[in-house]
Amino acid sequence: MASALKNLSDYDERSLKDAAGFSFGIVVADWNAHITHALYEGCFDTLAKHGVPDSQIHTLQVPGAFELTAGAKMLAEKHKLDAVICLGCVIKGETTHNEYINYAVANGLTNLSMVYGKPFIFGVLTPNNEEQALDRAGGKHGNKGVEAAVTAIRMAALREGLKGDKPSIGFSA
Ligand SMILES: Nc1c(NC[C@H](O)[C@H](O)[C@H](O)CO)[nH]c(=O)[nH]c1=O
Ligand SMILES: CC(=O)[C@@H](O)COP(=O)(O)O
Repeated sequence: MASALKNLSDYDERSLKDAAGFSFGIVVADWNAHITHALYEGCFDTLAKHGVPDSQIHTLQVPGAFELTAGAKMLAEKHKLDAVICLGCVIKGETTHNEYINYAVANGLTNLSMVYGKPFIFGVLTPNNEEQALDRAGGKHGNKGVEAAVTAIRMAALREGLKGDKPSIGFSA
C-alpha cells in the first residue's frame, strides 16, 4: 500500500508490547543527513515511547546507505540485540546508481536476518526526488523512522514469543 494511503507514523499504540526488555541497534547513513536524522529522531523517540531505555539503544553512523549492511553486522557482533534498524535515504540521480544501492541494502539486510535469525529492519527511503523524501521523513506521509521502530518492536516480540515451547499466536485481523 502506498505511503499516500497509509501514513508511515500511524499505528495502534495499544497493540504494541512494552519494549523495555529489548535492546536495539540503529544504523544511520550520513548521506542526505537532513532526512536521515529526521528518521533517526522518529525512530529513537518511538522506541523510547515504548519503554526502551537509552542504554539499550546502540547507534552507529555510516557514510552512505550502501554501508548500512556492514554497519548493521558490526553492531550485531558487538552487542546482544533483539533487532537492528537501518535508516537511510537514497535519492534517485541521473544514473541507475540508486538502484544498485537499494537492491544491495535490501538483499544485504535480508541475508543478515537469515544468518542471525533476528530482524534487520529496512528503514531506507528510496525517493525519486527531495520532496518525496521530505514527505516521508516527518512530512505529510509520516516518518519512516517511526514505522521502522514499530516494526522492530513487533518483530522482537514475535521472536521472543516463539522461544521455548510457547504456541505461536494465531492470525488477528
Ligand atoms: N547517492 C546516495 C548515496 N551514495 C553513496 C553510497 O551509499 C555509498 O556510500 C558509496 O557508493 C560508497 O560505497 N548514499 C545514500 O545513502 N543516499 C544517496 O542518495
Ligand atoms: C544514488 C546516488 O548515489 C546518487 O547520488 C548518484 O547520482 P547520479 O546517478 O546522478 O550519479
